[in-house]
Amino acid sequence: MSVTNEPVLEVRDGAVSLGGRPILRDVDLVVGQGEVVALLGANGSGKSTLVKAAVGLLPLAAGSVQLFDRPLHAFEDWWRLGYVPQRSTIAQGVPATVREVVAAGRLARRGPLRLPRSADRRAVREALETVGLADRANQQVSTLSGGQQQRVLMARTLAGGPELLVLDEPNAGVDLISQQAIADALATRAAAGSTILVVLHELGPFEPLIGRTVVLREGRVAYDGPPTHLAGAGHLDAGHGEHCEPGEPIVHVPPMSGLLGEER
Ligand SMILES: Nc1ncnc2c1ncn2[C@@H]1O[C@H](COP(=O)(O)OP(=O)(O)OP(=O)(O)O)[C@@H](O)[C@H]1O
Repeated sequence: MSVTNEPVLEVRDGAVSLGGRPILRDVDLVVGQGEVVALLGANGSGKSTLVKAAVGLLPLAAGSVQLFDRPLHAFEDWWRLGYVPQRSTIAQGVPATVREVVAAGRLARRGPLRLPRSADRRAVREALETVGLADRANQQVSTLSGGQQQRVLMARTLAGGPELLVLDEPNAGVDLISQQAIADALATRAAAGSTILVVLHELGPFEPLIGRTVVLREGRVAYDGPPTHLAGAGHLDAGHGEHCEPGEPIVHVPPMSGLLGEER
C-alpha cells in the first residue's frame, strides 16, 4: 500500500446543521491518497453526517469540501468515489439476483444505455469473489442474511472500481464471518492503492488495516492520529471537543469509552 500526501478528500472548517441544530462544527478532515482512515465516535457524534457531507449528500452550512482536488460543486467524476451508506436492506426492493445488484455498480462507469462488456462482467465477478459471495451470484438477494446483503452492497460499490471508498458502519448488525469478509475485501482494495474512509464503532477485524483514526465528539474532531495512541489513552484528557490539525495526533485524549461511547 503506498500512501501519498495527495489529498483525495478534504473537508475544511466544515459545519452542518440539521433541523436547525448545529451537528458539525469546524471540522477538518483530510484523507490522502492510499490512506485507510477510521472515523470513530459515540452514537450521535456526527460520523454519518460528516461522511454524507463529504460525498455531497448533505450541504455544508460553512466550510468546503474537495474531492480529488476539485471543489464539490465542480466534481464530476463520480465513478472515482464509492459510497456504502449505513446498513440498508436491499431485499425490500424489486426482486433481483446478487449479480444484478452488483452489476448496478458498473452503471456509473459504462452508462445506463450501453450493454455490459466483458470488462463489466469481469468486474462484477471479481467484486463478488472479493466479498466471498461468488457462489451466490444467481441467488435472490432477499434470501441472504443481513451480513451477506451488506457484502452485496459492498461488492456493488467495488464493482465500479472506485479510487476512494467511503463506508458508513459496514459492520453494524453484521455477523462475524461477514465482518471479516468485508475487512478482507477492504484489505484487498487498500493493497491495490484505494483510499478508504470507514465509519466504525470499534476497529474489530478492521484493525490491521487502519492507518489513522479520527474521533468525533459532539460534532467536532477530538482526536486525529494513529490508532495506537487511542488504545493506550484511557487516562488522558483532551478537554471537551478540542480541535486538532488533520493528521496530527492529540497527545491528550479522553478515555476510549468517553470518546466512543457505549458499544452496541
Ligand atoms: N435529518 C436529521 N434532522 C435532524 N437531526 C438529525 C438528522 N439526522 C441526524 N440528526 C442528528 O444529528 C446528530 C448526528 O447524527 P449522526 O447520524 O451523524 O451521528 P453518528 O455519529 O453517525 O451516530 P450513530 O453512530 O448512532 O450512527 C444526532 O444527534 C442525530 O440525532
